[in-house]
Amino acid sequence: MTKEASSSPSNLAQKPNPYEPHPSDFVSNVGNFQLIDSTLREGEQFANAFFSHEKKIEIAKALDSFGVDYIELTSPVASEQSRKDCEAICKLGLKAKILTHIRCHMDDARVAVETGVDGVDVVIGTSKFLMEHSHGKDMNYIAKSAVEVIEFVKSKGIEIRFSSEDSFRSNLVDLLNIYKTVDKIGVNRIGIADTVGCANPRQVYELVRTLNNVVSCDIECHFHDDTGCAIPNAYCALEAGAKLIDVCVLGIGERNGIVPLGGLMARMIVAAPEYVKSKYKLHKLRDLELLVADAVEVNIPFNNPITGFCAFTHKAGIHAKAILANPSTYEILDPHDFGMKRYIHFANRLTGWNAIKARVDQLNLNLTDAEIKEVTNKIKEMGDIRPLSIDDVDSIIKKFHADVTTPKLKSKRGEITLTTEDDLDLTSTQGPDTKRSKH
Ligand SMILES: CC(=O)SCCNC(=O)CCNC(=O)[C@H](O)C(C)(C)COP(=O)(O)OP(=O)(O)OC[C@H]1O[C@@H](n2cnc3c(N)ncnc32)[C@H](O)[C@@H]1OP(=O)(O)O
Ligand SMILES: O=C(O)CCC(=O)C(=O)O
Ligand SMILES: [Zn+2]
Repeated sequence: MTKEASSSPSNLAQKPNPYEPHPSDFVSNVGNFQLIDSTLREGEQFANAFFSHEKKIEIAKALDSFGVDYIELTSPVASEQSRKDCEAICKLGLKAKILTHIRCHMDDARVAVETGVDGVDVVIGTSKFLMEHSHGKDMNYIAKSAVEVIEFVKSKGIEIRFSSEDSFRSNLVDLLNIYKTVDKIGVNRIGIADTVGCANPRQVYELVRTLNNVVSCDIECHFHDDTGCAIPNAYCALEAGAKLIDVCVLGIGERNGIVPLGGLMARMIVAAPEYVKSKYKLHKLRDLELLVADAVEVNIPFNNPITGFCAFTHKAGIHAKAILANPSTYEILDPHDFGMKRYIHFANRLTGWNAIKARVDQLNLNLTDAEIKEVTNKIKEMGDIRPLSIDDVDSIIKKFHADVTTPKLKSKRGEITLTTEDDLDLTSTQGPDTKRSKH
């Protein structure tokens, strides 16, 4: 085969894709997962969080209309108001199932089952750190109290999940024993929790694959983001056969939080587009994030997947040219799937004549390609001196146009939206949400 033939696009297209699903992926739940949103439990443990009763109701309704499968609420024993909030949310008649999260203790379980929840998430630490310094109980005690709590909750006809806290620093034999025990007595789910965010994707894959061979119930996973692995860990867990992932809006939670709902949606829409698009109301994501961001007094980070202000803004000339020809060249996510728009940032010295031509068209001006290249050079010269605004670029174009030609109206507009001042909160940059971080 000649070098030319082996590298031609048509030839490449016929080659098998090495990243395609592998036969060993039969356990994968990547295209069949569920979300447990814990914004109103783990999220309440975020340093800045205080949710009033009304705000909790508003957030619960918004989560439900986004389409999460479960909503997990703070333990009703945390405070009197927490119990009332839990009872009120249970009465809303939401489509999502309502869970509350308790310690592995009958005192907590007795209160939880009276709240009207659809399910109870029970947790107890199994690492030596937590067994020694948190609750002080050994594995025999844990197994005994787990069985008592599980059987009690089940007797009330309510879903029950048993989880080991700090699973990735727990002894594997201890984990297998306790999970086998609770599976045998009929828990709906077992949970594993990377409580301190120490796990990496390979460890997650191996633990979930192992557990999947040991229990018959569903596996839920909870990943903290201390070392930046929360989303990759969640994805690997699903590949290994976990069914449910705990998420919070914007990832808020204890310390720097857990798997963010939006970030996981970005990952999953690439892996299972039809499933994700048909199941979740993705265009509601931004409003949901704004609701929670406002409630906990933070702004959406600039680099947030999907909703970060520049998540769909293309700047360099090489990128802009290709995006104008076909957005898939530099976009793995389609902003329209999330009710968002894409932007071309053309007011800078990295721009190219193709982006400027698109702007010239948008301004209904008529210049030849040679003229557009000339005006592009003028824009770059100015961009070498200082940051440019859209007004700066438009003025350069309009002056150049006036100098070289009589304007002829041109009605055709490209499908791509070039940013205008109207689209922006700030003039110095381009994107849909340019609020500066308060923290
Ligand atoms: C990793 C996680 O995020 S787990 C979920 C964390 N969520 C919460 O903590 C909910 C909010 N918490 C609270 O409101 C309070 O901590 C309460 C009401 C649960 C308990 O309050 P207090 O009785 O005052 O105890 P305190 O918070 O100081 O200590 C925790 C107690 O729970 C016990 N405990 C901790 N984890 C567990 C567990 N999983 N199962 C059973 N008991 C546990 C500890 O031994 C300790 O009891 P002790 O000091 O009476 O021996
Ligand atoms: O209940 C669980 O599975 C997780 C509890 C928790 O928040 C954690 O361990 O970080
Ligand atoms: Zn947690």
